[in-house]
Amino acid sequence: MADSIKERYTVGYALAAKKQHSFIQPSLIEHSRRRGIDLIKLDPAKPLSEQGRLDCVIHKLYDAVWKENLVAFRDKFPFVPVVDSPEAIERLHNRVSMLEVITQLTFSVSDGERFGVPKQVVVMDESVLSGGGAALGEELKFPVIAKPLDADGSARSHKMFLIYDQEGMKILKAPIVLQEFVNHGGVIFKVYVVGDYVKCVKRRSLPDISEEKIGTARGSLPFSQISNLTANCAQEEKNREEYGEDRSLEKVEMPPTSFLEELAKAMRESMGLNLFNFDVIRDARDASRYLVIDINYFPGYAKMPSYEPVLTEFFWDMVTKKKSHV
Ligand SMILES: O=P(O)(O)O[C@@H]1[C@@H](OP(=O)(O)O)[C@H](OP(=O)(O)O)[C@H](O)[C@H](OP(=O)(O)O)[C@H]1OP(=O)(O)O
Ligand SMILES: Nc1ncnc2c1ncn2[C@@H]1O[C@H](COP(=O)(O)OP(=O)(O)O)[C@@H](O)[C@H]1O
Ligand SMILES: [Mg+2]
Ligand SMILES: [Mg+2]
Repeated sequence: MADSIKERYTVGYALAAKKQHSFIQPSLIEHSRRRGIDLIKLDPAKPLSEQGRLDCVIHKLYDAVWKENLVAFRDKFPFVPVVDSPEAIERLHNRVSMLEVITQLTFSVSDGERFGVPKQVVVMDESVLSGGGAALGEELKFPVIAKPLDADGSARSHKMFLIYDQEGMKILKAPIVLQEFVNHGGVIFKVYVVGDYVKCVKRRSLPDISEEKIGTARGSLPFSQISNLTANCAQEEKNREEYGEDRSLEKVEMPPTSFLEELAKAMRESMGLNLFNFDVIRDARDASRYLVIDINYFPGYAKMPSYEPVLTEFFWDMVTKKKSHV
C-alpha cells in the first residue's frame, strides 16, 4: 500500500543528544513510518508553532527556554497531546515527592500483595551528617542508602552510597535522602510503562547484606547505576565468578502481572504521566511485600523488549486521539 494515499501524522521529539541516539533508532523510525507516523526532530530554541504541523510532542528536556516554548505551544494548540506535561514530570525530580506518589495511592491490591516504600528521611543540614546530631530518625536503622535529593538526570544525581554507620555519613553532602537498605535477593524489577502498556524486566541489584556483615562493616561504599552496569552479559559472568554461585536471573520469580498492572495504572493516573518506569524490590523477609524505590521519567525504552511496536502503538493512540493522554 502506498504511503502517500493514507493520512500521515507527525510526532515531534525534543531530546538530549544521548537520549536521541539511544531512543530514536532507525528501527523505531521505520516501524512508525510504516504505521503512517513520521518522527521529526524539534529545535527546542525555536517556537514549536513554526516547526510544521505536529500531531504530538514527546520530550525529555528541562531547561527554562524549552519549558516556555512548550507552554506557549500548549496554550496555542491545546488539542495537540504534549507527552508529558512538564508540571507532572517535575514531581519525579525530587526523591521525596517521587515516592510520595506511592504512599498517597489509595487503591488496595486484589491478590494479597502489599506495596509501599522503604523508610526514609531527608537531611538538609550538613551538621547532621558530620555527626552533630541524631541523623537517623527513631525508626531508621543502618545500613542505609544515601541518595541525592535531586533526581534531575545528572550523573551526580545517580551517585549513591551504602552507609553502614554514623562515621560513613561524613562523606555525604546535604541535601540527601537516607533510605533504609532492604534485603531483596539482589534483584530489582524494572516496570516500564507506556500509556496503558506495562512490561516488567529483571535486573541485577546490590546483594543482600548478612547480619554478620551489618555487625562488622564500617563506613561507606559508593556506587552508581548498578542495574545498568550489570545489564550486560560479560558483567553477569564476572559476577558469577566473583560470588562463586549461580546468580542468574532466570530462576527469579516475577511479581504477579496483575499486581504490577494495577499498580502501574494507579501510578499513571495519580501522576498524570504516560512515559515512565519504576524500580521495585521484593522484601527478602516477606515475599508478598513489594517496595518501590525509584520512578524515572522517559527511561531507556530501547532496552525494553519489542520497544518499536509498543512505542509506535502508543504514538498512534496519541495522534489519532484513540485514547486521551492522561
Ligand atoms: O540511558 P539509559 O537507557 O540507561 O536510561 C536511563 C534509565 O535507565 P533504565 O531504563 O531505567 O535502565 C535510568 O533509570 P535508573 O534511574 O537507572 O533506574 C534513568 O531513567 C535515566 O534517566 P535520568 O538520568 O534519571 O534522567 C535514563 O537515562 P536517559 O537515557 O534518559 O539519559
Ligand atoms: N532501599 C533500598 N534497598 C536496597 N537496595 C536499594 C534501595 N534503594 C536503591 N537500591 C539499589 O540502588 C540502585 C539505585 O537506586 P535508585 O533509587 O534506583 O537510583 P537511580 O535513580 O540512580 O536508579 C537500585 O537499582 C537498587 O539496586
Ligand atoms: Mg533506579
Ligand atoms: Mg532513577
